[in-house]
Amino acid sequence: MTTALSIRDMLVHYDGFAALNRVSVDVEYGQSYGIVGESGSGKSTLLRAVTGLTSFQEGSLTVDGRSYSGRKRDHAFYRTVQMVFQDPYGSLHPRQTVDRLLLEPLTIHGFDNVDARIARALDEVGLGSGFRFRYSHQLSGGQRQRIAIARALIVEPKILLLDEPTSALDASIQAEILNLLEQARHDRNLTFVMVSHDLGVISHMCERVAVMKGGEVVETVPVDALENRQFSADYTRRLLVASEGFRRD
Ligand SMILES: Nc1ncnc2c1ncn2[C@@H]1O[C@H](COP(=O)(O)OP(=O)(O)OP(=O)(O)O)[C@@H](O)[C@H]1O
Repeated sequence: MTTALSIRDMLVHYDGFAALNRVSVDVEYGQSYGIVGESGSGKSTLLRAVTGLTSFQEGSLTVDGRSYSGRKRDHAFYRTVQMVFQDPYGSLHPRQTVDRLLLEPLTIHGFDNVDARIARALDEVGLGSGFRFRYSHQLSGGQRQRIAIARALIVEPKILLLDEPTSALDASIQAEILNLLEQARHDRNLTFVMVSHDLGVISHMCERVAVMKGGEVVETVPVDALENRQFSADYTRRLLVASEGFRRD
């Protein structure tokens, strides 16, 4: 078994509108897989349908050898798959301490040695135990995103779904968070599925990329193909040109 995540012909309808129209994606264990596409192309819907935040009506989903449908996900799913969202302000309860935020997933999944695990998780994301009893509303955006990453990693998942994990952050902080994610992937042999509108981020972080448009995957290419212009869809070329037009360097 080499496929960590397999999505086959996934269909997501919102009131008759196909946000995902028979999308298929295969992600190998240890791979870092990018999903790019213009706004509204269905990138977030794809991640949300995998985690059960959105229901899919047709098609199949296999994660770490188990099949899932609709919105129902079991404990084993969340031990295997964790998600980091774009907005660290929305994804962490502001009136909970960091300690509480990190303890919760450990309790849900029945981990022991919680104190040591929390200390280690804070170290791993570069914050240290001085942050343990702060409230999340006392943290900067970058610090919050570090906590969100610690909260995802603390249950030792195999797969991390990352939905624009740095796009709400300042450019200097973005690079730090991307480096942190890259280090965690390396140390833990994680599988990443990363959504970003920023082709620069995807080129830096991913090995393979699916290009989405209008709820469909237009093409899937190795990330080098973007740099070497070895892709076939005209849409991919336009996406690349639009993305380069934004770069100042
Ligand atoms: N809950 C919902 N109800 C109805 N339509 C929705 C819902 N969520 C998303 N959509 C629609 O589905 C389409 C895909 O949205 P999605 O958020 O997946 O796009 P995206 O590629 O992630 O865009 P962005 O880069 O702007 O976040 C859009 O047309 C959006 O308006």
